[in-house]
Amino acid sequence: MAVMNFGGVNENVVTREEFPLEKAREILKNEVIAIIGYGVQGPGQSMNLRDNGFNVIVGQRKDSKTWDKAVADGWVPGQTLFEIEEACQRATIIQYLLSDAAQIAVWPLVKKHLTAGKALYFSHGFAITYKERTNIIPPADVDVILVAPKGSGTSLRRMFLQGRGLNSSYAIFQDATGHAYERVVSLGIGVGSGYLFETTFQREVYSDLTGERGTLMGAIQGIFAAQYDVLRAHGHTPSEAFNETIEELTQSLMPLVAENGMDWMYANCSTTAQRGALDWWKPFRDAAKPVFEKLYAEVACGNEAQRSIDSNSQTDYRVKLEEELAAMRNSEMWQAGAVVRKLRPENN
Ligand SMILES: NC(=O)c1ccc[n+]([C@@H]2O[C@H](COP(=O)([O-])OP(=O)(O)OC[C@H]3O[C@@H](n4cnc5c(N)ncnc54)[C@H](O)[C@@H]3O)[C@@H](O)[C@H]2O)c1
Ligand SMILES: CC(C)(O)[C@@H](O)C(=O)O
Ligand SMILES: [Mg+2]
Ligand SMILES: [Mg+2]
Repeated sequence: MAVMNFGGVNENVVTREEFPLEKAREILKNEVIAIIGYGVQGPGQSMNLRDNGFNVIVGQRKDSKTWDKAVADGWVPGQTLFEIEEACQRATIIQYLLSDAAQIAVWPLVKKHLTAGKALYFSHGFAITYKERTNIIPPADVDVILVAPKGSGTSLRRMFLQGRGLNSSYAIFQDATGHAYERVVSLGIGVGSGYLFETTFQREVYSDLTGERGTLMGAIQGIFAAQYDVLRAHGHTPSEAFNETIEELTQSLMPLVAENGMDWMYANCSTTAQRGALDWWKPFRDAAKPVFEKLYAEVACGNEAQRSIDSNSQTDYRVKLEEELAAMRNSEMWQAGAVVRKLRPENN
């Protein structure tokens, strides 16, 4: 493990140079890794592990769309693809990648097969941190570890295929075998992480829930909608409002931020833009900060977790989520976006 200075604060990180894939393969050579669930993270993590040469099986409900997807992805029923219970029984490491709400429902079955020395792996601190709400309390004689890719499972797989890597955090909640560290880091490297940074289950879930409700997903849609609505209310056309709110950001400016930071993006815009943006980012920060404080408090007290458990435990939760996504997709802003995307020369 290396100690690296992040803007003046030292943190523990694990890099591929320091912990190469061959070392991870050697450490896990006698393990059977069962990926339970084949939704978004399941495919990315399982296929990356398989392509990296680990011994992987998948556990998924039969007669489901995702079982068929697993078959299409090359998992073979009876050899590398099993019902959830059989996969848990065969595994020495159980990667619990059902949705957070489904983990609660299926837990009694998984727990039955968590015999001494096995490892229970999560990609979220949710189940353990909110254990009073999830009732997921692992036996004391298993390792309980976490690798949380910081992005979608779709990106995890795509970046792996491009020879890149998505960063992940890792944590150990319980080290029963004395091998939890080498197990968790080997799995993190195996699933295709670019590098791994250290966290705890609680810090992972608090930051993750804040991030996705905040700048990564919730806040960004909110701020897009606010600016788009103001431009439209003042007579700007949909294409102008969409381009000035979103298309330019994703196509032109965010790649510059990703490449070399915010000041680099600013420096590649006009001095007129720089003057205004340097003045206006602070009022936006001040307006948003109380909302972020409220959000963090809701996460830390467990209200956000409970809301997610309650709604995503309903039998029709997928239909309801899809209805809300469709309303977003059908809004004028994103309908304008669909046309703008089609007009990108590379899409013609
Ligand atoms: N989606 C992501 O990219 C992402 C990123 C980082 C971490 N995570 C975490 O990874 C874990 C898995 O998330 P996901 O988004 O891949 O999950 P998901 O919502 O895609 O669901 C995964 C699987 O759960 C199965 N499932 C749902 N309800 C079930 C039930 N009652 N019984 C049996 N199976 C059921 C589905 O068939 C699916 O195969 C979660 O802890 C999540 O917070 C997800
Ligand atoms: C991909 C995200 C948003 O980072 C993840 O946290 C999730 O819950 O899907
Ligand atoms: Mg999340
Ligand atoms: Mg996340």
